[in-house]
Formats: sequence, C-alpha cells, structure tokens
Amino acid sequence: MSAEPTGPTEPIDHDETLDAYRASIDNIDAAIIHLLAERFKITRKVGEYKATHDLPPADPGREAQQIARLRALAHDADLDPEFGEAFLRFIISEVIRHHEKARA
Ligand SMILES: C=C(O[C@@H]1C=C(C(=O)O)C=C[C@H]1O)C(=O)O
Repeated sequence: MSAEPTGPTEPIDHDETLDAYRASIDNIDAAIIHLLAERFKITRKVGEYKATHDLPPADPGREAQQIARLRALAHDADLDPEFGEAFLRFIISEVIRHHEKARA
C-alpha cells in the first residue's frame, strides 16, 4: 500500500537538501540577532551621550548619509535597495524611540 500523497500545506520533513539550507538560514539568523544586539549596545551609549549633552534623539542628515550608503551596498550585493532602506529605517526608528526614552 502506498503512502498518502503529501498536500502542499503539509510540513516537510526528512528532506536533506532543505534541512541543509535551513541549517544555514538558522546560522545567518543567529548572526543577524547578535549583530543587532551589538548595534543596540552602541546606540544605547549614543542615546545616553545625547541625553546628557542635550542633543536631539534623531539626526536626519546622518540618516540620509547612512541610507545612501546602505542602498549602494545593497545594490552591489544584489539585494533590493528598497528592502535595504526599509530595514535600516525600521532599525533607526527603534533607536530613536530608545533615545527619546533616555531623554525623558
Ligand atoms: C545613533 C544615532 O542616533 C539616531 C539613530 C541612528 C542609527 O540608528 O543609525 C542614526 C541617526 C540618528 O537619527 C546617531 O545620531 O548616530
């Protein structure tokens, strides 16, 4: 008797090729989390510095430079620059929220 066909919504298991790709994805995701944690450690220091020196939480000029640089890097790395910009803006908006709290 043959096994039931697997429907498209069934979870996939025992696929060695997919498992190997997913192991790499898990490593990359871990690296992203660790890099983000390191970035937020630094931006927390920036937020403390700004709060004690009466500097504004956001710096739109600096952000424009970062976005132009990241868009070029994304393009060269074959990553969608729109995605690169949206990702950086998402992170920066969280940093600015932290800086506003540090000031309060
Ligand atoms: C970290 C800073 O504060 C804010 C957050 C930024 C960031 O997360 O890269 C960049 C500019 C500022 O709006 C900074 O001024 O350098």
